[in-house]
Amino acid sequence: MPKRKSSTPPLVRASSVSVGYGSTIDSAVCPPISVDLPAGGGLAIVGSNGTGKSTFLRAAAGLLDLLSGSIQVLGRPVDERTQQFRAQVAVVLDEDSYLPALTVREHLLLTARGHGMSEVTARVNEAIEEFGLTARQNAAPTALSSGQRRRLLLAAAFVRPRTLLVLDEPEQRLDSGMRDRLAERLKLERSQGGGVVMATHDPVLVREVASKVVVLAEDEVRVVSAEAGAQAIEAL
Ligand SMILES: Nc1ncnc2c1ncn2[C@@H]1O[C@H](COP(=O)(O)OP(=O)(O)OP(=O)(O)O)[C@@H](O)[C@H]1O
Repeated sequence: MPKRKSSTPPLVRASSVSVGYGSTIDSAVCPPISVDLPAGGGLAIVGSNGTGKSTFLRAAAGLLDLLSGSIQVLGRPVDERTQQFRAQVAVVLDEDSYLPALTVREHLLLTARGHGMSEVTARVNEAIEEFGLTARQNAAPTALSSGQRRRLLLAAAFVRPRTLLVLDEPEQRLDSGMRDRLAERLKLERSQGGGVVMATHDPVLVREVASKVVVLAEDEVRVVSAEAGAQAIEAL
């Protein structure tokens, strides 16, 4: 009997995905999106303001129902209620989400422990250092600058387990030094086999981190190379 070919599913597979905020397909904010991302790949979603980048990411993170089509992560439909999905996918959206009563350090410890990580203190120390939060590690999030809060949310994604990072405009509010370090960190993530899906307006981040780019516009969706995607941002 011929051997059946075993095929590993892509890390992310979006098939004719329509997203929007109504209940019918007429409320889709952009044309349907189809794209695959292999393990260790970097997918950037780019386009003008309001073209649907964040909406697609919300759907990919399981926070918004699809109007049609499907999104799978490692061969399973996105479902953020499952423990497996939450363990695999670390999400940083374009909004501040923190517990005001916990300091920076406490947040990171809680996140790492909550996800069952070992050696949490060392891991948290490393993230605090990497994201330049050493001097503010005992401050409450409300006492941080907006860029420092962004650093905290990003650091929290790196102290927990993940196979896929979903990031909405991770460059936002970061100074240029931190943007460079973030690009390096995301490159490292990919080289270690982790996938990255990010919406961004930063052509440098696209060139450094993306292996593939979805360019969203009102009337068309294109899947292009990192260089073509970076140029698409520059042409907006
Ligand atoms: N909660 C919501 N309810 C209804 N419509 C929304 C909601 N959030 C966004 N929209 C609309 O959906 C469309 C896509 O918005 P989205 O936030 O996905 O754009 P974006 O590409 O991420 O934009 P930006 O570059 O400004 O971040 C926009 O027309 C926006 O006004």
